[in-house]
Amino acid sequence: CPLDSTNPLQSPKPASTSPPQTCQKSQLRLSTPTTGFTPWTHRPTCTTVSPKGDELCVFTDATYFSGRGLSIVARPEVVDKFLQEGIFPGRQNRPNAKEKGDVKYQILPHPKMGTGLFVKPGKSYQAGEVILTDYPTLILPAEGFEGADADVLHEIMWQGLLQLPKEGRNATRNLAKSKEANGVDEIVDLVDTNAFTHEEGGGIFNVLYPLASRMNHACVPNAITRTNGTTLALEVIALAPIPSGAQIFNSYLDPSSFSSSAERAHALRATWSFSCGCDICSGKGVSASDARRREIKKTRAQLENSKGNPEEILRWSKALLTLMGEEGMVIPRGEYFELAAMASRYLGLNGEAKGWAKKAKKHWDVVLGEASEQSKAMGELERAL
Ligand SMILES: C[S@@+](CC[C@H](N)C(=O)[O-])C[C@H]1O[C@@H](n2cnc3c(N)ncnc32)[C@H](O)[C@@H]1O
Repeated sequence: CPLDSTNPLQSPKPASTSPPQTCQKSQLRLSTPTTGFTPWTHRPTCTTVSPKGDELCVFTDATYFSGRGLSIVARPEVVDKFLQEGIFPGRQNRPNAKEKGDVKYQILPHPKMGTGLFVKPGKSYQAGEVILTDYPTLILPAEGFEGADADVLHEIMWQGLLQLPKEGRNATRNLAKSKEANGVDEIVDLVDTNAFTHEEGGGIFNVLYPLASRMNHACVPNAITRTNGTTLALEVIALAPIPSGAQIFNSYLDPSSFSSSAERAHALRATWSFSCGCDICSGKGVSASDARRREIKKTRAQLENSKGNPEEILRWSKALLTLMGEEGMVIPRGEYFELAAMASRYLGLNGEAKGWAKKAKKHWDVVLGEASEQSKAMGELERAL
């Protein structure tokens, strides 16, 4: 068989020498021969994963990122859409020596977190600065398939991983695993522990990025990630100034949900098998943070009940911005800067509105980038006032 899912170390035979009819267990089969596999370096291999006939195929480009390779496991129609819309990552090359020499981050071991991403001594980042850009090695389906056979799903995901050239395969397999002790299939563990979710071309994907996946979690993160919808490159961006030697963190949880310390502890343990040791999870700040988060939720409900009254909208938006500032939360603030700008403008408070619009623009510049619609709209509003 091309691949034994119970023996992940078994490399797949070249596709052309793996006739599917001789397989006892594997359901992998070659796609219909085409005149070429462009842009793929292997002929796509497909399998039916559910009784309804959902089909997944593996598309590999072994030349991607100067030979590190990329495999995409997806519905063939979704990948066709990628290609038609120019969404395929393309033949990215790795940074050259000069670009590499400029990097200000490093991967270091941490006594409680495995390894993590840190600012090099003597270097720092400003808010909005791109810390690094990473490219995927493996793109896997994140959607569920009704009645799917887990073994069949895992087998095609393994095919994608093992079809990568050695460098990409090792970089991916060396990523952290957090569920080994529970006997979870290694490919599932790699995804659960490291993947970034991305929606594109009508599909939802789990994407593995060998460098960005080294970032540890903080409930009050100092960095954010952004996926480029065309190249599928992932950028890590500083949310605030990050000083020399500091660790760079993103949040694994939705920062806009303002979950309590107990809810966060449960989610982090269930998916990533760790207990967060930060001040607002188990340190001296827990009770103050939990109280503030309850207040934030209450204030958001009051804002939702404002029924379009601009005075109420301004009042509750300002209250939320103060509470979020006290909590150290940057990411969810954008919409409240915007609401404060609109409401004060409506009330004829043009000077105040201009100040909020400026803050909103600065916020979106950092979080979504200067080219984002939100940043442009707030820039226009600021100029108009
Ligand atoms: C995406 S990986 C992050 C990189 C990982 N530390 C490594 O060595 O490659 C996620 C895993 O890192 C560890 N981790 C992340 N954030 C942590 C934190 N705040 N405290 C403790 N462990 C953490 C957990 O083991 C988690 O399952």
